[in-house]
Amino acid sequence: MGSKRFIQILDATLRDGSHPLRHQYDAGTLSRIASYLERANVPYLEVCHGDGLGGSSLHFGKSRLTDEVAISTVKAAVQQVNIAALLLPGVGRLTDLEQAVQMGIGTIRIATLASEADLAHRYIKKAADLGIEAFGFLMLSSTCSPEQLLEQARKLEAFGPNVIYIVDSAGAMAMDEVRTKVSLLRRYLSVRIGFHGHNNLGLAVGNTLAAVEEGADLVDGCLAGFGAGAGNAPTEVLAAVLHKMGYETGANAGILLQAADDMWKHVMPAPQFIERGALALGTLGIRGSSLFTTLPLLGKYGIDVRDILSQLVTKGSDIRSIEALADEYLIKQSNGLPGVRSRETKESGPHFH
Ligand SMILES: C[C@H](O)CC(=O)C(=O)O
Repeated sequence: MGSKRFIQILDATLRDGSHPLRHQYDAGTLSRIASYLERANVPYLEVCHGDGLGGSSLHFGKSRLTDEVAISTVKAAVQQVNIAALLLPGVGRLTDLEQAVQMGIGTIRIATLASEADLAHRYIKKAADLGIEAFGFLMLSSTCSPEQLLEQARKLEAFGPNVIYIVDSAGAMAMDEVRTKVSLLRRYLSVRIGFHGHNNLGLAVGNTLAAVEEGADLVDGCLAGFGAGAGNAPTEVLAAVLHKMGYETGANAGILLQAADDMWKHVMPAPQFIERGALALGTLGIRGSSLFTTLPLLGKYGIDVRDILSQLVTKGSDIRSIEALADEYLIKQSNGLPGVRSRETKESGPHFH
């Protein structure tokens, strides 16, 4: 390995990559992709509903397999790779975390809005009680100034996570912003810094490399880039480019490439690209998973949301609140339907989609 800096890759295909497939992975796919990742020597893989543990619902989209089945299927297929899951406080509960640990996860990523890091506290504490790693995952980091993000990350660091992630949920950050935010956190925090990028502006790989150059040493990818919005940084590309730039990852880019081919040839209906809805979300700073849940549902009611979004992009409007409006609308539609957990019945915490 010599003096090369070591960067770890976390592959989130079996979680974030489930968004474009509307959470319909079958057991065969989970086992096969997990085995590829193990053979490629990726240190972490993440598996659960795209919106985290407990996300399977009418609101976020029902998954084909429960989180418990998905995690135990992956657990049976691998030996070395560390299995992670995501949990959004209020969507997933402490009992979901306990069950996931029983099924075999060794790492939980606690995902809060970047401005609400304090919500992670009891979940990080619970993870410590259960003897597993906990990462803080600051979603929509693009909505905070660098100083606000640092303030939130400092609060989060006090809870004792193993890693703090800057998460570009909306794929809305450009490289300068990534550099400023990662370097600020690197300068003032002792904890490891991670980066999770989305590709709505075509910058997921570039932003990840910028994050690495500023001190991040755990970075996320999804095979063939499949993920929410326009997708994520492709894991196989990240490995190849990091190696070319002189970093060591321990991962085998050739096996990752085979796995990526499998994904787009046999799992996904079509390769993912930056279509106008995703570009609009990136430009406006709106979370990408909306593309696969809320926005199409609004479309069902005759509203061409992508068209509205792209018109707003053309006009240069900033409508960050459209996600909240869409959410209100859907809550009204779904209240009273069996199987739908309304905002009021959830544990305290923010509402995500
Ligand atoms: C629930 C989201 O899909 C989590 C994520 O990957 C992000 O915010 O980005």
